Amino acid sequence: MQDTSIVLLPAPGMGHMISMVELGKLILHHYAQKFSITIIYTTGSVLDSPSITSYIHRVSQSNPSISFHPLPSVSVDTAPTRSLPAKAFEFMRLSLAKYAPQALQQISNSSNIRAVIIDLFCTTALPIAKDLNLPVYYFYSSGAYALAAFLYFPKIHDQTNKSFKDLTTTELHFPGISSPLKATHMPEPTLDRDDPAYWDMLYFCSHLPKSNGIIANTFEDLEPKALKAIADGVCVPYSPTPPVYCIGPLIADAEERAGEDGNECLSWLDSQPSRSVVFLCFGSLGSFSAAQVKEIAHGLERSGQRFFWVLKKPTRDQKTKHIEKSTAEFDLEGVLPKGFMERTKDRGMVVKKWAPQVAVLRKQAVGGFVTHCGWNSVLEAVVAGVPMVAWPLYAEQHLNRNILVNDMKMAIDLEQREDDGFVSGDELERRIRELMESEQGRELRGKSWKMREMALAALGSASGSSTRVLAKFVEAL
Ligand SMILES: O=c1ccn([C@@H]2O[C@H](COP(=O)(O)OP(=O)(O)O[C@H]3O[C@H](CO)[C@@H](O)[C@H](O)[C@H]3O)[C@@H](O)[C@H]2O)c(=O)[nH]1
Repeated sequence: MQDTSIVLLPAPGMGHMISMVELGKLILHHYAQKFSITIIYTTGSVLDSPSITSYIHRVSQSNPSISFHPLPSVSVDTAPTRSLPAKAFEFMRLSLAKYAPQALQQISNSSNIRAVIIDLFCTTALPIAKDLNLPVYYFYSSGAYALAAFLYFPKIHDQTNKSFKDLTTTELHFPGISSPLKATHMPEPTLDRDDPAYWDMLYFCSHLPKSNGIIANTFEDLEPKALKAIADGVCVPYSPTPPVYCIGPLIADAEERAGEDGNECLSWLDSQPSRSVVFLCFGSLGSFSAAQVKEIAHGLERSGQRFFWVLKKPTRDQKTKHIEKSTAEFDLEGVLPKGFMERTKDRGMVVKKWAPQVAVLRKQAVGGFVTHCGWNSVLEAVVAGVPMVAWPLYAEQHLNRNILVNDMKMAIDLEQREDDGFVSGDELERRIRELMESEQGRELRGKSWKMREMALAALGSASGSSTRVLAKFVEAL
């Protein structure tokens, strides 16, 4: 008898791969008797991470029902002036157009493919899979609010012929989202119409409704307004809305992730009083200029609070929002203000590059989280019941900030300089004190704790909303 499989297609980059693997594991956790999982992935992208091979090896070892199918690399002859997203999107288009048809064909020779689940950035594969009569679903790795905004993006596109970067402080309104978003806070690939990446994003977003459904890493109680707007059909301007399946929160398995080594910081946290430490971490790429690093240090020092700070190598230029994919070594003392480490050694810890964030957030000692509002970080804080200070840097993080602060009321806002997002040490100090010491901080903590209970309930055996929705999805297959 032929095996029945679900094919997953993540975009390049560790984060995308990890989210897809977690989705595959979730399906297998409940339906291992029904399906096997095959993950098709591109190789040779600028976004590939060197640690992906060892990660895949570990996943294959511990999950024999998940198999990996790499596509051969393609060479992309893009103009040097193209933006990084434009290059990455061009690469995916060529790679998937050339190799996805034969990969799907090959898998279907030995297996009955029930569905192909693709990342938003792999939209090229949607018509390919449809041509083979395979149902196609999207896996959207951010939240329902961001999904509502992306579904609505083609409508906003039609309302103006200007680039968002030129609309400066114009506010964009999205159905289901109570606070508007400044045009310049839209995700980078959509800022400039002269950038081919803008048109790629428009193509991706206008194809979302052409799928058989969208799986989202969220849960019903977390984002009810956005989910209602999507279900009411007001976010999709020109066609019916496909079903949205909220199966989250999916939290990555820390042990399978590459490069995790944080025993020292976990023991340090164990020795700190309950809810006394503020944790600062800015995702897989978020790094700051040398000047911003010094301001953060001043703010932490003056706040008088205990802290645990994950610091990446400062960016070469002074733009605070700069993202550098750097794993290079650097001297911690050299980038911090003189004597900072010595003066704060009894109440602070700074580590370079990486810490086991999921485990850190779950430590009793952690009482607050200064975050770049990446969606995985948000969900990890929600599941740990930790309130946040929102410091968005790039991608859809400004949108996540608006929602965290205004709708979910689980985070405190931080004032950023208009042109480059710079945050002064005084401002950081004030917000950290608010989070850790004030009545408002206590209220946020209470709200976060309630949301944690709802998150755990959503994942509960048969009756949890996300478990039920997953069953509905499997039924639809
Ligand atoms: O020192 C670190 C830094 C990060 N992480 C983990 O890395 C992941 C980071 O994910 P996320 O918070 O989503 O941030 P990004 O890596 O920046 O994620 C990209 O993808 C997300 C999901 O689509 C988007 O929401 C973000 O805006 C986008 O930047 C999380 O699981 C963290 O636990 C660690 O464990 N230790």
